[in-house]
Amino acid sequence: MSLSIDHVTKQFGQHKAVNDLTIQVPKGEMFGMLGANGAGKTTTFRMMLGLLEPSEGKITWDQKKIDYSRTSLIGYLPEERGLYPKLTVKEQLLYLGRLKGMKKADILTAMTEWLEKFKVPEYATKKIEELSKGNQQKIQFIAAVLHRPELIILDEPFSGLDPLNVDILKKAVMDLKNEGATIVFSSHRMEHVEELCEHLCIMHKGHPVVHGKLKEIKQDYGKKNVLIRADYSLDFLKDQPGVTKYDSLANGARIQVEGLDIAKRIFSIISEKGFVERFEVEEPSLHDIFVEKVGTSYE
Ligand SMILES: Nc1ncnc2c1ncn2[C@@H]1O[C@H](COP(=O)(O)OP(=O)(O)OP(=O)(O)O)[C@@H](O)[C@H]1O
Repeated sequence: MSLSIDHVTKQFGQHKAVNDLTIQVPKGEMFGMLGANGAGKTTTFRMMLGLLEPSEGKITWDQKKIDYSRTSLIGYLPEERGLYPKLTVKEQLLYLGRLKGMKKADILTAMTEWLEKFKVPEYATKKIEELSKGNQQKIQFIAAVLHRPELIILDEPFSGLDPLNVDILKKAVMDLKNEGATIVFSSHRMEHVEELCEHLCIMHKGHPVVHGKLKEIKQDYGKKNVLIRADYSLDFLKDQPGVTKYDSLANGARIQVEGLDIAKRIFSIISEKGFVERFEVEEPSLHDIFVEKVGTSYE
């Protein structure tokens, strides 16, 4: 079972906000949608939610058209947060929980659990307008997942949160995944996706420039980063064949090479020159991949 986006395009007038997007979100996995402002992430989410009709292509869950009347299926954290400022957290969650068909007692139990998890049990009786923006976001997140949906769509869940709250929310999202939920979230931050997701898609101007399993994307990319520490100048590495990037560091360098064979050759060259304190081959970061893909094919 999976969420499947099949050759989906969304056109607003002459502009294609989403352009031939095909992605698979396997059930029970966490999927990251990366992309700059205007890349088409929110438009994709709105189509997943049935709020917008695709101009072309189709979206299915478990190979069937999504049944939006089934309120237990989807939970959504919208990008534009929308809570009622005058309501207390409890009143707000009771209202939204009931819309999802939940019983009062179940809403209150879930609310208490979540507020404790977020280390803010005293918020139940506070008005939304009394909470900081970041704390309102936590309440909106609770509202999105209160009914334990199978598919959770989170638009920029980590934006505007301080590092401590980012960690609390990351843990909550991981817990939901471990309990079986399928989660799709968007972010501008590569490191959030690298940390949390097995599958991802990088959108650029409505089109997926990278899509698939994080591990495979990195393997297919081929290039490696190498961190070198040595007490002599490594500047000569700049001109070595197969070295695609060179950054000088305080007592060493970080280079990018075309593949592992080049890294091995570099190691033998520098170890002949003197003592190598550290030589570490690293996978390329998503950031490296994004910069190259978007830089070369789309600009
Ligand atoms: N209702 C609409 N009518 C016209 N254009 C739209 C509409 N909704 C979105 N767009 C355009 O589609 C493009 C994609 O927007 P979208 O909100 O999906 O991007 P995004 O990746 O979510 O960006 P952000 O990270 O800034 O939220 C943008 O150029 C936007 O201006």
